[in-house]
Amino acid sequence: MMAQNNFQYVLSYVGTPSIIIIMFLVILKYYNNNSLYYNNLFRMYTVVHARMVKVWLQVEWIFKLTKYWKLQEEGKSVIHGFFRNVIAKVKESHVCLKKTDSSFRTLLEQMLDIRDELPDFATDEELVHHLSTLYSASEDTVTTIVSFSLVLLGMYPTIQNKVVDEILNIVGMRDIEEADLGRLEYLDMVIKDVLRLFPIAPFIAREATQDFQLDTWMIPKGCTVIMSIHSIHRDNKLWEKPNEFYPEHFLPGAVRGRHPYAFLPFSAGPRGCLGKPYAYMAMKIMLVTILQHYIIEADGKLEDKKLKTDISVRFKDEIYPIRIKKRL
Ligand code: HEM
Repeated sequence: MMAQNNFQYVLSYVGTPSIIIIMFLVILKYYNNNSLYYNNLFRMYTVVHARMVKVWLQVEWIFKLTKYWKLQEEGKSVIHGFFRNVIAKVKESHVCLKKTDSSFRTLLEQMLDIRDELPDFATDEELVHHLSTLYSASEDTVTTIVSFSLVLLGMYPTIQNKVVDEILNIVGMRDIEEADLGRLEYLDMVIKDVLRLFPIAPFIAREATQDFQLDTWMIPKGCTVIMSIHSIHRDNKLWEKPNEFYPEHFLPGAVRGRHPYAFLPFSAGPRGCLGKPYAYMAMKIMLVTILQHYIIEADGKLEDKKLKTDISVRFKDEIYPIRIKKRL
């Protein structure tokens, strides 16, 4: 039921009438200087990244003397303020929404439903934090991977034609349905190779809970270990064509022959990505709906595109230019 709700939600978001808006969002997201919320999200990314790489910023009183503290406080006030307003508005109509018995309920409405039954579930302030986390973790990740995918499909028309053939065979020109998702095998391989080339979290950190031996290294309890997912994804011992866009890396035979942790775009284990199934679903719905209607073209070659990483990975120039033509 939840999955169906999510599916309907994403589909209504990306449905044919709004396709132009989505294209606009995907292409222009990095030119967007007007969104207060968006700019503040990026400010927060800058702060998190600075605190990861500049160790002295982990000392609270030093951090508070720097421009990063100011950035953090300004960003927090806008983002949290935004969600405080959303919660206040939704709470006003919440009871009435519940009575409509609609199968379509947003995440916030569902959290408020839980709180009706379990008053200790979360305070308003905790809901603000949950929503801020979910929004920051979901919006930029999914749209960045869709942007990367469109640029790559534009650069590799043969791969694009193959995906489009699959989409037209399985979905045709109707709206995509939930049952189609698992049947779009080549599209799945394409998205996975984009995630391999551009893991949105290029490295993750974990604290060792006990001493352990890693090859010749003794890692002591309490030590922070940073793993480069980007390097694992480009390791020529693991991947046939590590620096090329090659969806065949994800043919079933190739996957079977590889270490299960060779591909970690969503991390793994208990703190792996909470939104992984939702993310795949959203990316597939967006790409199918765009490709049903438009031919994508992009200039240049993958190897000429320089990358930069902060807590995320992006094209260095932060531009994802494509041309779109109506598919006749
Ligand atoms: C292409 C899309 C996405 C990618 C590549 C991605 C990747 C990741 C990665 C690598 C982590 C783990 C970070 C770490 O171990 O330190 C993570 C955590 C998380 N992700 Fe995603 N994510 C995506 C989309 C989403 C979406 C759509 C949502 C929510 C609907 C989401 C919610 C979260 C949350 C809440 C966490 C923190 C989990 C925890 O700490 O327990 N993500 N994501």
